[in-house]
Amino acid sequence: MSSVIENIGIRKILDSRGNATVEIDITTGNGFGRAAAPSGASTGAMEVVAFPEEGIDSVIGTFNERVKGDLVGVSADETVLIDDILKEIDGTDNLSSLGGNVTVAISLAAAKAAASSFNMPLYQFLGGNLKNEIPYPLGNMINGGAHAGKNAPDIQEFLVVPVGAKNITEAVFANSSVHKKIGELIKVKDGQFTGGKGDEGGWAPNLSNYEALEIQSRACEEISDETGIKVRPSLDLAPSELWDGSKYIYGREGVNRDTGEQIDFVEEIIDTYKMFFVEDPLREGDFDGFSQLTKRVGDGCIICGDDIFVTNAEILSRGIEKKAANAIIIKPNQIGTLSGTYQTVKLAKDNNYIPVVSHRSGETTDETIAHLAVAFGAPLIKTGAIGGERIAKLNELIRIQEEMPSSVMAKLK
Ligand SMILES: O=C(O)[C@@H](CO)OP(=O)(O)O
Ligand SMILES: [Mg+2]
Repeated sequence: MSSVIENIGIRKILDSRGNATVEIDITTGNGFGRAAAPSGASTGAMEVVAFPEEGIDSVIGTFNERVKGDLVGVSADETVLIDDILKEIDGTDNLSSLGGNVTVAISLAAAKAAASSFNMPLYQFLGGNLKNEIPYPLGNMINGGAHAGKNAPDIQEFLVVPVGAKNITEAVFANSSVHKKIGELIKVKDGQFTGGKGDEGGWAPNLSNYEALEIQSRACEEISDETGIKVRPSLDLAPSELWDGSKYIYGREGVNRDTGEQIDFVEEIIDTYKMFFVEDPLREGDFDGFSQLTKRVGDGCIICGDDIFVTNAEILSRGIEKKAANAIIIKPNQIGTLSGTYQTVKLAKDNNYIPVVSHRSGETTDETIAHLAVAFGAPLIKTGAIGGERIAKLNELIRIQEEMPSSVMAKLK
């Protein structure tokens, strides 16, 4: 059984926004792995750079001379070594020479090729034989902010979690029922609604933040009653996109909020709508604002950092010190390697931060993050509710559940 890399190929493919991204194929003596990189629209400033300035075609052009030769002959299961080689070839702190999307796709494709060489699913190769917890899906219901058009809410993501689901099949179907119900409720509210959707498959309606919150909350209640599966509302505010340097500009609402007002606003929403999970309540960099909010509401609500931590262990350790949050979004392409991603997950778990494995708004049908969430023991995965590039991950979780007879849903706090 050889896991030694024999060949590596790169190609330019489409992402769900119609933009270019890369896909990597790795062949070993005995296996094959393929992985594609996603892209964000509301990216954190401290993320690694997705593609070099010269563009995606340039790195594809130089891939053979810069990367291939150094990796052929290395064992695909040597994740840390492979990532070190990539970082050395790149030579920058933010992977701007090769591009974090290129390095992450190589890193993940190598792990998949290794798993395949040992004839194992990726979650088992990375997580071990005893892993049997399936994450709950955070499904995206309404898109606003940078993921939708002008009249959509300022808040970027209105999400739900089917906390009462007994298995992943119940969970993903509960989420899709809420998605349908929200579509109906939006049509009742706005006869002109054309059924448009945003980048992540959530509806993109002409609604204010509060109108969207009301509809989200009502749909959760109705579907919980109809199915007997408790579904709870959640949010990603992504407010770095609203911050003008001194205040948050809620353009749709015509309201500005300073940091104190933003904290009060989020606290009020959490209390009123019994939010289960709130991501990025404040802009990136505002560790103090995060800790104030977490102190006030962190016992009853998951306060999760995305743009503020960018899957970076060093930045997360600052957050841990400041008690900024109690959860962290894990996006492999924010840090550019699988080993870097794992380092951050480990630090999070060691410090009681919940790791939430996440898609990007620009995705492909790559299903790898479903395996990562299981392997890392992440209790939540954020990967949309409908749409081909989103269901690729959800349907993969259904398959993982099926092949793991002892599987249980992860423990939520
Ligand atoms: O903010 C986010 O959490 C993500 C994914 O939902 O969006 P993007 O990929 O645009 O950063
Ligand atoms: Mg986010």
